[in-house]
Amino acid sequence: MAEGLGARAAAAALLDAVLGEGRMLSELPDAEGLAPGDRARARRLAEEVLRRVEPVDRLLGGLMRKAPPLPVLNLLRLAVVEMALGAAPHGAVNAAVALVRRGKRTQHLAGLANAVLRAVPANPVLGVQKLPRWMRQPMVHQWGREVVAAIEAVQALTPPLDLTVRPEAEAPEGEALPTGSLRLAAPGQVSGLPGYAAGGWWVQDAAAALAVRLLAPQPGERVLDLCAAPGGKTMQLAAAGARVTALDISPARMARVRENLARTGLAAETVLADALDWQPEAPFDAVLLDAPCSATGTVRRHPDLPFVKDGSELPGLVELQARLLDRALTMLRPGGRLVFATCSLLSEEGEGQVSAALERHPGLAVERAEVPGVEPGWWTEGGGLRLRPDHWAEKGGMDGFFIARLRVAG
Ligand SMILES: C[S@@+](CC[C@H](N)C(=O)[O-])C[C@H]1O[C@@H](n2cnc3c(N)ncnc32)[C@H](O)[C@@H]1O
Repeated sequence: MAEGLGARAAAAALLDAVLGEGRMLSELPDAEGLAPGDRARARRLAEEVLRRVEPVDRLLGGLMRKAPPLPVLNLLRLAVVEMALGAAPHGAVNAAVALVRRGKRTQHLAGLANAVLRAVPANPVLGVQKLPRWMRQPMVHQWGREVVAAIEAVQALTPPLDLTVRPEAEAPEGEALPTGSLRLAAPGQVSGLPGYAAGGWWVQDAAAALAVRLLAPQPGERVLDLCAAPGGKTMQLAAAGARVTALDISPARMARVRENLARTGLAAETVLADALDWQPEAPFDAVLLDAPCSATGTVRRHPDLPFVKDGSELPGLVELQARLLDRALTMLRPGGRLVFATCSLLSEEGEGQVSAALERHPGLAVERAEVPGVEPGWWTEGGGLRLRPDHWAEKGGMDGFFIARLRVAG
């Protein structure tokens, strides 16, 4: 196959599955027969297109009378995005036209693809893609249009890679963030980075890393990580010297917790169970509840999400979060603390959950604590941490999260 065609064909197939069948990239297998580098490139290319579908379609719409079938449209989108990211136009155009010509059902459109792509300016400037209405409207209500536009601007960019690094561990060169994470702008293959095999660091967004920093685990404390997989926060807790029980309902995801613990040489007891049924033998000093949620805070890393989800799961998730929170409180010793976290930008999965829990549980209190590097403006009036993608926008932003530390009566 000609240079780069394999990765591009695989990227277009991923786009067909996300945009045509509503499947998440994480559930899709890699194309067979591709070298690992090409597989990674295919995913990267598909993600770059998903960050820009709306502005690319606006540009292409001005060059065609009607949209071609999805497989052709996705190859056109791919070529435009490659050009916008600085690829040589002839390479991107020739590859797209060759792939259109290769498909039995699309070959008759090769001439059209060629004509349209040659009309695209060499370095097309693409605008910013808006979030879907179900995410956007509540965010506009909460923070206003300017903030939402700033969030969308960050989500249009390729996110940097953040690592949590253990003290003294071998790690790649990067920017030390004020909260302690290490940020890499253009990391390449993660398993090829210095120190990967030694296991002194793991990939974890800077915002995600703050949940455990707010919990502030102490050596020897018994801590329950109630929704643990794939284990980023379990590893932070274990690295701090806590005695950790990591629980999750998903066998496949729990296997990843075990793999992560094995690579990093960290220890935690793992429990495969439904948190709503499980009974601990003894109460814990602290519980971390990183609850399942809409994941609306992770769009910059999962740009497929706005195309696959429609918000219909939200009421069920909000109800599950409240039940998990109530259950988690029963697993604490008197005076124990619970950190509630969701990677959501929707207040009903964050601020709203905590205020409802305070009403249901007299004696429960929100506790603010000193967390190095956290800016004063990130704390809410209610005492939680509201983290948004536009925070540290100049450094590449961060995932959206809500995190609050709660204390039960002693
Ligand atoms: C946001 S993810 C957790 C991420 C994890 N804390 C980390 O930092 O790597 C939510 C997890 O909750 C788990 N989960 C969902 N419902 C659950 C339940 N009823 N009991 C236990 N785990 C559950 C999911 O399998 C998923 O792994």
